Amino acid sequence: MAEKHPLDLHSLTFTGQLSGRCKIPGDKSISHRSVILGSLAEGETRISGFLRSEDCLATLNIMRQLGVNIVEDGDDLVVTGVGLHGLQPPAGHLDCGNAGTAMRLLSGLLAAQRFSSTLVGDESLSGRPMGRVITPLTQMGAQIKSDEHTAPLEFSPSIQMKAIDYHSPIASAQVKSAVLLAGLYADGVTTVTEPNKSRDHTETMLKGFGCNLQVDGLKVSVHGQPHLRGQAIKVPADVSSAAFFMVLGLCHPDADLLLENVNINPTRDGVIKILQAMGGRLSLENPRTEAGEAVADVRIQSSQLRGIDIPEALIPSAIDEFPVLFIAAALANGTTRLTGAEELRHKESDRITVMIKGLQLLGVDCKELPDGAEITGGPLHSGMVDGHGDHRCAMSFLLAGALRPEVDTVVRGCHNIDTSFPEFFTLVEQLGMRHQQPVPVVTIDGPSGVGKGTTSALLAARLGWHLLDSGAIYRSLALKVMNDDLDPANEAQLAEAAKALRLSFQADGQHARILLDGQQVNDQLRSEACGDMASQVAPIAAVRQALLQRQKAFQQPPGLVADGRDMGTVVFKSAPLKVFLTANAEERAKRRHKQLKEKGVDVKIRDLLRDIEARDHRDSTRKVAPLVPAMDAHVIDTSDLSIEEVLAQIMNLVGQHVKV
Ligand SMILES: O=C(O)C1=C[C@@H](OP(=O)(O)O)[C@@H](O)[C@H](O)C1
Ligand SMILES: C=C(OP(=O)(O)O)C(=O)O
Repeated sequence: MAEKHPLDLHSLTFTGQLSGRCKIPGDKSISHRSVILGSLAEGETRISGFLRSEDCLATLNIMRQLGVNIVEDGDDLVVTGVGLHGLQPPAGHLDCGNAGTAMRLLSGLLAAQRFSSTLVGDESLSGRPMGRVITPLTQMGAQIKSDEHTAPLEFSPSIQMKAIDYHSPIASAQVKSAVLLAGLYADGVTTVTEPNKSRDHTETMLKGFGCNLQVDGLKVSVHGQPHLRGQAIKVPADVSSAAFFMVLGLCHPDADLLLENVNINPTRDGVIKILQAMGGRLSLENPRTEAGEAVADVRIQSSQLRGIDIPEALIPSAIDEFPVLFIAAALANGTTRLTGAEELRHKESDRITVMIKGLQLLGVDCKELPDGAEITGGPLHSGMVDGHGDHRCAMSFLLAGALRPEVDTVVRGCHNIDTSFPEFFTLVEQLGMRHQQPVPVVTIDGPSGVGKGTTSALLAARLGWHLLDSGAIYRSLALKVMNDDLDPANEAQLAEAAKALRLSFQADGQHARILLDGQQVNDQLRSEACGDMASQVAPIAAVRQALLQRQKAFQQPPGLVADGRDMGTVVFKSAPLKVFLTANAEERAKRRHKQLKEKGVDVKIRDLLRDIEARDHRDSTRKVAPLVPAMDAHVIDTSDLSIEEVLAQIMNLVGQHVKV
């Protein structure tokens, strides 16, 4: 599968009321299974409501590569089954993309075929543990080659699968399903017992296809060599996708939402129980059974959620919903505690680390536990969080941003949302949310004399991006104050002047021509007097506020390099890359001395050093926007580096964080 762009910045904002009915797309787990079992059946299987997400399409394509005819008929899929022994050797590798379910379920199937095959996946999937299926399948006689129990997985032709009685150390529907699928090819009865009940869609569907299968509590037994008969399958709405809208509705101040036809299978309804225990007004209307699966319409009304200790028994039935439950916890009153959920570290990302890091960045009081997390609800801060290419983490952070319109939340790493929920952005827009893809910003902050200005100008030129020299904006105001003889102590007058400032920047090679009231003022802005005045007017809160929107307006495609002192901490809090340059005061005094000497100005280094130290103290201790690195800034000490060396380090960071 082609590598997708990992930056992929998105944000959602929402201020309106939330009401109406919402059609959530089909269940991912049931969709995977419907094409696999339909392929192994005799006759035709018609699937309605199949989830056309990248994960399920990967499974569908693999079944086609194995010789199965699958066609679209309107919204339905029609699978012409080839029978248990009718699959054909594939021409090339079989690509599962990001889908753990595809890889683990198909391992059970391919381990039992009389031809060889290889399953591959994307970077995330290639790091996920496959030993959990390799172990039982090997006991059944499969020969699987892999490097450290991770993908690619190479299957040798099978001679004959042996029925086994397998006690799985983890509650995993993927493991259980892999063994049951391989068990279809064994002579005799294959049994899987799990420590806790995981989702049971494979069992339900196998029975529907006419397989002889018994469930006895945590034990499932399948009789090998069945004749599966093609079925009509109606895929209900995915409760895992519905979970995002449950949390959205509950945490929204004015919501009454109906999610239609949601799968509420008792092995999947943990999220509903947990949210109800947190005080969520969430009710099930019109409960019914369709194609062996329990479904209902789920009504969600605004609620004040409270923190709880999540019962460990509910973990398997809510395993994919913890990213969004973490958001619910961050918006609830009090503390939520989750333990016994180490499995979350083995999903598309380490979901404990990714979610807790992101929440911490948004200012939430929370911490990781080895097997869970502790989260105390409270206000959110602005920031850019990383979904790390995990669809569920990315969607969860986006909704947190939508629920807190007063802060600016940008989420990167959203490129895998289509693996489970391609309609996500369309649906949230239908509900009235504003979806934006913000222009990337690199902020370069630091005190004077660290090489900020030159570095930023060179970086903007190299990237072909816009440049904001925010210092020049403050200096221009200072110049205006001096030219028009304004009173630097009259804050209201200064704020008015800041708002009315007639300032423009014109590109001129690597630099910009700065025009104030139509006159080029670059040289005047660099004078010591102007610098001193700038440092007097810049700390005034009303001035900073008046200039804020003006600076934000520089964020234009294809990107912006913003040079200043509070670019990463105040103006562009959600920038994907924040750099803070430092250098020791002696070095900065030396650099300034050299600059002034070149201009024919004779000053003593000692005096410059004293001024620099005084200014550093003033800047870093002032109440409004003090000069400090943002929490997520990359600090580079430029004392012993040339401009080229600094630029090389920043370009490297751009490569990692912005233009990957
Ligand atoms: O069987 C399935 O369809 C799934 C089982 C779960 O994984 P585990 O079996 O690893 O718990 C779940 O996380 C995954 O999204 C889908
Ligand atoms: C874990 C998930 O899927 P998979 O294991 O199929 O990649 C998921 O969708 O949350």
